[in-house]
Amino acid sequence: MNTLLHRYRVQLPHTFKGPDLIVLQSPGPPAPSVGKVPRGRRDGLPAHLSSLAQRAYWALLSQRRDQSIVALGRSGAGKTTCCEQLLEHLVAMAGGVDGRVSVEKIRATFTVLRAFGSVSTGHSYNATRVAIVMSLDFNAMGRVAAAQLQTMLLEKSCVARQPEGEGNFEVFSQMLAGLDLDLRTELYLHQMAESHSFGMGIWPKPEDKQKAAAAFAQLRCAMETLDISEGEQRAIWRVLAAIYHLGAAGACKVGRKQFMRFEWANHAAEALGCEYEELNTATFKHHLRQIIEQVTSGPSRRGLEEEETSSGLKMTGVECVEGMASGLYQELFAAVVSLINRSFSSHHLSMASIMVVDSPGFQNPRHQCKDRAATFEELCRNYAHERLQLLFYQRTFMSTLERYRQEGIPVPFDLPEPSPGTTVAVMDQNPSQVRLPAVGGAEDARGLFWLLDEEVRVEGSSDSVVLERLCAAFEKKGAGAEGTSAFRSCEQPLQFEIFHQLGQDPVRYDLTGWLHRAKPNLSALDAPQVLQQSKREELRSLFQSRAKLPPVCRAVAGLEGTSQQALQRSCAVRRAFASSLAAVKRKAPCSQIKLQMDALTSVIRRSQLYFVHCLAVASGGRQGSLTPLQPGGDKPGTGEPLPLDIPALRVQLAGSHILESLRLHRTGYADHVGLPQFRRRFQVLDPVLMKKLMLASEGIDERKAVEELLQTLDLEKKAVVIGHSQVSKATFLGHRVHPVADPDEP
Ligand SMILES: Nc1ncnc2c1ncn2[C@@H]1O[C@H](COP(=O)(O)OP(=O)(O)OP(=O)(O)O)[C@@H](O)[C@H]1O
Repeated sequence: MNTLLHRYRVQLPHTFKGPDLIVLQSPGPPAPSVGKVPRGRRDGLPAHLSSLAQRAYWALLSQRRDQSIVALGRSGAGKTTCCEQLLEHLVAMAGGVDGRVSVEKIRATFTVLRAFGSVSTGHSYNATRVAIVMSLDFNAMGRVAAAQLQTMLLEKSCVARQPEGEGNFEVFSQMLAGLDLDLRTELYLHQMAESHSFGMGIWPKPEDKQKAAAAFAQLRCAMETLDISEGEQRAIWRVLAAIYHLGAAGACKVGRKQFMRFEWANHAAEALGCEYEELNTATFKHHLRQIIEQVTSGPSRRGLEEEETSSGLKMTGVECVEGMASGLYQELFAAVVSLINRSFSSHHLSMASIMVVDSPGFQNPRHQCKDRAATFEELCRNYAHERLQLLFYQRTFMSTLERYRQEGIPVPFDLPEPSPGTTVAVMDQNPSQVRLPAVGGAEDARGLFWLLDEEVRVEGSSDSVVLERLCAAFEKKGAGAEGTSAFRSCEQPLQFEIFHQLGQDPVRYDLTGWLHRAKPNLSALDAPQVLQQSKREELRSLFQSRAKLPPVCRAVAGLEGTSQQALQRSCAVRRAFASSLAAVKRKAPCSQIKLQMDALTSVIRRSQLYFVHCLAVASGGRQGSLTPLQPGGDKPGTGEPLPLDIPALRVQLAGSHILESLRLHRTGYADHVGLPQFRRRFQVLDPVLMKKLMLASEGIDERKAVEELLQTLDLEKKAVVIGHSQVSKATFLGHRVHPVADPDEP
């Protein structure tokens, strides 16, 4: 197994030219190369990633078509690192126009993203809590003219509530540790609160605080690299400070909904540039705003508002404060993304883009040997991962086999079973676009997200009703029952299991309180207004641009940009949200998770896709641990190799159809080119045929011409097959007819 893994790491990119790539996380930090340096490692980038980046780049130049690289894998497997390395390599390789996009700026972007979009957990110092699409736009000369960052699925709830063993977004501890004295005084941060409901400002060890302060200095440098001015940075610290003060203010748990510590709430209002009363109303008194809106709006809107009011009134004071804090953070995150995009934008024309996608990794408490059930947030992350796996399945198997069928090319390969679609359906199946027959026979099988959004509007409904409906729709009853099932209820009350990763990695979830979580939080919805109407000019100018965006797209950041490529991507996002306007209008938070994933996939769907499967190879321990592992994967200080977790590797390989995709790649014909293009490109090798074709008075029979050409070229029959409209070639024998100059070719 060891040899096999080694082979995969180094040799795959050279021998295997399929659309996908396996990256194994080495048990130590990215290891320095040992012995012979494979091509692509001169700049420190692993050879397989360098090869992938070059392939995508050459395909973009030769086909003038968008390319996308999607990283898949468990949390902590190295996806973000891999995406950053790919982007840096692409920019270094192609070069930028006018310095709008540079390697330093890409690095700075990831420093900012790690601070604002990741949290520290038991297994990683930088567990991603947001999905990103980073696009590089190339001009006709193949240089990077501009870049754009789009983000979705920000887990804004992390601001106020963190599961046991997880921290808040890194930026809070960095700012609280590293802010200079003047700013600290100006923002009322010179004295820390004695108790804090969001768990901010706590460093277990003194050295943790020092590290956070050093990280803050790095963050400020990164912001400068991205042309974020001093004034804009101050505005950002203001909002973060306001969120801190809200956590210190807390809310009364009994009686009237109000802040518990008035003076901290006052500090929050001061930092945000609004009156205390304004903040109090936006946080707790939504009904006042709604009454005004109802009076001024027409009757059609009134019904909707009444529905919102009824659910909003049921919110507790604590939920109101949490909602305001997370709403502010979402807006702040979007503002930071716009500032990054401003730094990358340019007026140069671009021809096509390479998009790199990173999303929170697949997570199962069992991976960390924990016996707890997984949370709603973990379900959302796993859902996002399954959706990308489904995209991989559709592109790798379904589209390829369909192409062979249409072309009449015989390939002995059956569609692998099961499909990740079975698991995805348990979460997002919408009865209006039913894909799977309901296992229990129910006609209108709704996935979990839709059920939660539906039941939250039913008076007196509960979590158990949601579970019952889910069981009725998706649970396979009895051993001989028909239908596929990716779901089962557990013996423990309100718990169920979803068979993720093609059934290889089942995750047990605890549904307790999920219905409550599905309620739209009206305080969060009011947060943008507080920022846009601030008395402070620097805050208003930072957040005013978001006011122009349609509210349906609030959860997605990075929709600005005026270049054609940027507009196309933003249109794809808007279209995805428009496809289910009803859910968006009802402010249904759970179905919006699905819509955000729809938006992400629609941005990349039309491009040529490459998937990077990152595999976590060692079990236990914290990845990126500050006690570094030895190069080559040794146990720190012992010299012994770190044990590979073979069962975990098997699960990851079997759960992602990697081996099947290799098999299809080898049995099938991975490269193909249209008959006319093939004839035009290679007819020069057969002068007799070329002369005949030039003299032909009538239309050319392309198929006949290609058959003649192939006979002259004397290609081995097995290597090349003529379909109805294409010549397809098997990769392993196909070098001789490769139509595109390939950087990997010797
Ligand atoms: N090839 C590698 N070999 C060894 N360590 C690595 C490798 N790639 C990444 N790491 C380390 O593993 C840690 C986790 O990496 P990273 O944040 O990229 O994982 P991830 O898959 O994006 O996780 P998540 O999905 O939770 O965000 C980092 O500290 C990184 O330095």
